[in-house]
Amino acid sequence: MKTSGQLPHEKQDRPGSEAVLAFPDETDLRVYGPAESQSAVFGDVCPLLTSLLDGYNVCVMAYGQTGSGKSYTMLGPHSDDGPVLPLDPQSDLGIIPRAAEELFRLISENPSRSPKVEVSIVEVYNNDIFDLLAKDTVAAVSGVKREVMTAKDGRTEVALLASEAVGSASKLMELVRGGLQLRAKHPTLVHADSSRSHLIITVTLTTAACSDSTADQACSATLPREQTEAGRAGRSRRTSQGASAPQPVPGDPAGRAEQVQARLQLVDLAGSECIGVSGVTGSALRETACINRSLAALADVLGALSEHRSHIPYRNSRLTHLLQDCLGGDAKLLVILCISPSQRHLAQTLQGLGFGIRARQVQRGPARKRPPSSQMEGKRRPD
Ligand SMILES: Nc1ncnc2c1ncn2[C@@H]1O[C@H](COP(=O)(O)OP(=O)(O)OP(=O)(O)O)[C@@H](O)[C@H]1O
Repeated sequence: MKTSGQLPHEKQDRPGSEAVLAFPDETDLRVYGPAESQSAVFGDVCPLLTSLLDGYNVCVMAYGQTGSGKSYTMLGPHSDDGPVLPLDPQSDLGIIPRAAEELFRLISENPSRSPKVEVSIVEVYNNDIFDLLAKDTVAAVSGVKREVMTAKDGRTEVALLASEAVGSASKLMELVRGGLQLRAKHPTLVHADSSRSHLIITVTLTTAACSDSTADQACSATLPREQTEAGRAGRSRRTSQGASAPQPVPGDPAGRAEQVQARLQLVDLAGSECIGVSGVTGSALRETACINRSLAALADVLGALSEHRSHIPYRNSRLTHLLQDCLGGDAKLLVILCISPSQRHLAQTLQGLGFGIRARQVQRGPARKRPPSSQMEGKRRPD
């Protein structure tokens, strides 16, 4: 597992002040100091985008106590207004907008592949999954509740999840901004703008592959250029019915085109918090309990994986069930640990470091490229 984490800046008056640790591989531990820029942090994420285009699943996840800088790291300052592209080189924008720009830059470098890029956004709030791209009257205020499904081949999917095709980084970030406006927030004594849900942005790349090729020989021969452009540029909405594998690429006369799908998951977890310190009551107290429980479930999964237990308790929480493929599967996973500098948060700091140690102890097999979809078709079943 690739792991990284953040430690605090020394400026005690700023709740999210931080420094960052990064573990680009099993043996390499890097610490980013307080003065380190967002672009330096992104430097360790960037190679994963090349892997994504090579057909690997990738997950980047920020973990840490409330107010420690997860959203800042993933999105940037004032994440509610939404990061705006194009990036100023000196900008404080976080991993997600940078990844969006880098992804489309890499795609433009190799137009022969022209993957279709689709985005879906969910939050896990009070142990329920909400689709933040669904468009109906309920979604206008909070997103639509969804369920996790497991495909016959074992992959985890969210049933009926809305996704949108995007043709540029700015379109992708427009969707992210819309999703952020629906994300649950609540002020606490520790953080006035605390996120009360886990945010998971999934970017799916679909590339046509030659029928006799393996995933690493993906090519666009079966995907007419004009269709690729239309698919990428259009904001056509597609809803996964939770019961079908990726459809053959239209335009293949035999209808047998194979597809290589690779998923990028960008996860801004809700912050762990000590109820006594954050001072929450009422509904916020329930939120805190759910957040802490799901983060404990995440730590349990990592513990079970690191001990090679026969049963991994993915289904103890919707968060871990949803992230099952990237936690225990063949994805490349980068965990960023954000830690507060303040002495009064020492207990949470130790707990966060414990999480990081657990994450590092997980022995994962080498990440594998995704095989073409025609080898993965199967009816999905609800859990
Ligand atoms: N490196 C940084 N430099 C400047 N400001 C920062 C930095 N990290 C965080 N902040 C600021 O600190 C505050 C808290 O950060 P952020 O919202 O990212 O915390 P969080 O961990 O996502 O909290 P929660 O889990 O409660 O949502 C924000 O105002 C943010 O802009």
